[in-house]
Amino acid sequence: MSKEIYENPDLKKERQNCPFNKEEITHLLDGGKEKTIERKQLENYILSDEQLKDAVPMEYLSHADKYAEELRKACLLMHKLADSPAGQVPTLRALMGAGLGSAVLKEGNPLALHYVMFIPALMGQGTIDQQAKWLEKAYNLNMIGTYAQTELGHGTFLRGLETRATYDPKTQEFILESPSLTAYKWWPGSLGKTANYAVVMAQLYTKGKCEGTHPFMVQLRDEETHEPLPGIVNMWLNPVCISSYIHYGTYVKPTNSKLSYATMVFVRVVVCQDVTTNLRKAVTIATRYSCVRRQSELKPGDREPQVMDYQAQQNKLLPPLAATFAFQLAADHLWNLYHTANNNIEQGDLELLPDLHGLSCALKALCSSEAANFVEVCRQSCGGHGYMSCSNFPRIYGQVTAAETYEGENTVLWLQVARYLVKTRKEQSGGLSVKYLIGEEKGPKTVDTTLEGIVKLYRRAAVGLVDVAIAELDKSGRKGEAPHDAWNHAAVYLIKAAQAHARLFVVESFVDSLKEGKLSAPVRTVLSQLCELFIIYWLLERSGDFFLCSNLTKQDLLLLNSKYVELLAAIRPQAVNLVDSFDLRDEVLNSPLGCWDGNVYQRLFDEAAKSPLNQSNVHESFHKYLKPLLKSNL
Ligand SMILES: CCCCCCCC/C=C\CCCCCCCCCCCCCCCC(=O)SCCNC(=O)CCNC(=O)[C@H](O)C(C)(C)COP(=O)(O)OP(=O)(O)OC[C@H]1O[C@@H](n2cnc3c(N)ncnc32)[C@H](O)[C@@H]1OP(=O)(O)O
Ligand SMILES: Cc1cc2nc3c(=O)[nH]c(=O)nc-3n(C[C@H](O)[C@H](O)[C@H](O)COP(=O)(O)OP(=O)(O)OC[C@H]3O[C@@H](n4cnc5c(N)ncnc54)[C@H](O)[C@@H]3O)c2cc1C
Repeated sequence: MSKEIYENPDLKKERQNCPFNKEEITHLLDGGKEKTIERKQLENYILSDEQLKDAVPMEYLSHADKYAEELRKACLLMHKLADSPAGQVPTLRALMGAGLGSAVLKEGNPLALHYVMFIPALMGQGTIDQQAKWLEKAYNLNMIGTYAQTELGHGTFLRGLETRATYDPKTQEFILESPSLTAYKWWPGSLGKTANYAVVMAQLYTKGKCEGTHPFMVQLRDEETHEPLPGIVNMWLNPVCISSYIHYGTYVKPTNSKLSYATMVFVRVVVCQDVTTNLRKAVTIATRYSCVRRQSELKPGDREPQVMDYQAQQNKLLPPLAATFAFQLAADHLWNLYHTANNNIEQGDLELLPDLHGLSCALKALCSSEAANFVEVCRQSCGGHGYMSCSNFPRIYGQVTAAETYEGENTVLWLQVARYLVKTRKEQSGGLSVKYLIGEEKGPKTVDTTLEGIVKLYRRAAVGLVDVAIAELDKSGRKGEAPHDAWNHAAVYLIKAAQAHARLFVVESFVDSLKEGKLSAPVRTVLSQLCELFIIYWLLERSGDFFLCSNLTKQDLLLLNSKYVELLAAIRPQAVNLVDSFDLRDEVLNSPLGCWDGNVYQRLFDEAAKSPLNQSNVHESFHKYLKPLLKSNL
């Protein structure tokens, strides 16, 4: 007789009478029905492989054993790549970052940097000959690379990097050296034990002149023995300059020095999708758990309610649920801009580069910081069980907060956005993503709290805060302050303007996607409710920006707050159906709190039983330490 599949009765009830087609949302998020089929095929192909399962939970292994186990599985995954039903690149993309890959490589992918930065650096900055020499070797995993830019002393300020590459015209070689302790490359993923090559960012010196930071291909380890090459510690190596600018001993300036930053732009673009995937996991875990967990008393004498029925819990979980759609749609827009800009750059047209740089900085900083805050709220919403390692919240949070720092520390990126906005506003130039800076909202600043009216408020805040920042800069200028001091003294306003710009882009992406999307009426209804909830939520959170830049009144805020709580109640019945639409398998969620069947307590108990400490009633340390203490009559 077939085994009855357990489903928590509360979750079962949540799933009854779903008013919309969950698969329609799944296809929307995957990029179409075919992509969903491809993803599910790939998930089955990877997750059915017993060799990719952990014999013991990773948290109980030593550091070295964790590394070895992750490397074993990563290498096995690369072998499976070749035979993957979904094709190499879609499989590769699925295996990097927060999605399918993290279901197998829970502590991190030792080969991630090879694909996420090393290969893109060769593709984006190598000459044709260099690509011919290295790309095939890299694709075939005959070399494992990383991207070594950050040093012990510098990560943000690339012009301050100390690693030197001095060109010797006699030998036509570059000599790389780390002149000081702070020049040591620090942080690059895989650099410690895995990679045998690296793209090393170093200051190029030729004829006694420093020509700025450039990428160099450097072999780190012997390809057979994996031993570090002689002198690797002093970095006296025989590197090759990628995208060589040395022609017959003479330095030839690149067409655009900013192209050496291209790899960072690519990663910032993909990080937006990656943190959104992590946020979807956290929201799914917290939402399902909040519909299984019954606690306290809502109505005197009644049964303990599902904690999701508290408005306070809805206020915690429904904005992050809405954010997963907002960030996905914005990340999709950014990905399209990246491709357009990259195709143009390959034809020598760099016009979109400033827009791409501005927007990729803005979205990477916004999505990573908002996702980190929302993941922590999801963790807290699950009480003590959310604090457990097996809940997967600690790992998800660690991954998302890392994204606030790597690939450009968020504050630095906000200031890059502000630099771009001030320049664009002053020159009344700029293309794609700052069109509203040019065609700013004219006419009376009256407020209407319709969706269109709220979007107009976001535009006014985005333009208004740039103007406030510019006024600060001009005021400092009039006081005789040097530009760099004026810039530093306006940083608070500059960052607010940058963040308002990023929020507007996300809001417009969400609203425009609903207008353009071919959606069924029920799906359009629920996504429109999520869209309205999210843009009101953000407005209420940042009301100061809107007071500063529009005629928003206290009455307007009270009206918007009423609308907000009405939307919480309207969306609450569909919370589980919406997270089910993410179609995240239990293995990808990797959390007893978030499993599809809601069998939370049994799974928590089973996880606890796996602990080595629970393999015996009395641990040996009792006899070594505690018993002597108990007998010592202190
Ligand atoms: C088998 C088939 C294989 C196929 C290959 C497939 C490959 C893909 C596979 C999978 C993809 C899917 C991936 C899934 C998701 C994975 C994601 C998760 C994993 C991520 C792992 C990442 C690890 C982290 C790596 C790092 O951290 S690397 C180091 C990063 N470091 C930084 O970002 C440094 C940050 N600092 C800065 O950016 C600097 O401040 C600065 C801005 C560069 C320089 O400051 P400086 O003061 O010198 O400059 P400014 O004066 O401020 O500006 C000068 C002008 O330059 C312009 N500018 C600056 N930066 C850029 C840029 N990046 N692009 C363009 N323009 C730039 C600036 O605007 C100024 O211009 P101006 O006109 O105003 O003068
Ligand atoms: C998990 C992880 C993985 C990483 N992987 C890699 C990798 O593979 N390869 C690689 O090369 N690097 C890697 N990094 C390094 C990463 O790129 C740097 O940490 C990042 O660029 C920040 O630089 P920093 O550490 O020097 O911080 P700092 O720039 O020293 O930041 C310290 C503080 O100074 C502030 N600050 C700095 N400059 C300014 C400014 N101009 N104006 C205002 N405030 C400023 C910052 O906002 C921050 O608050 C990784 C980092 C992490 C956390």
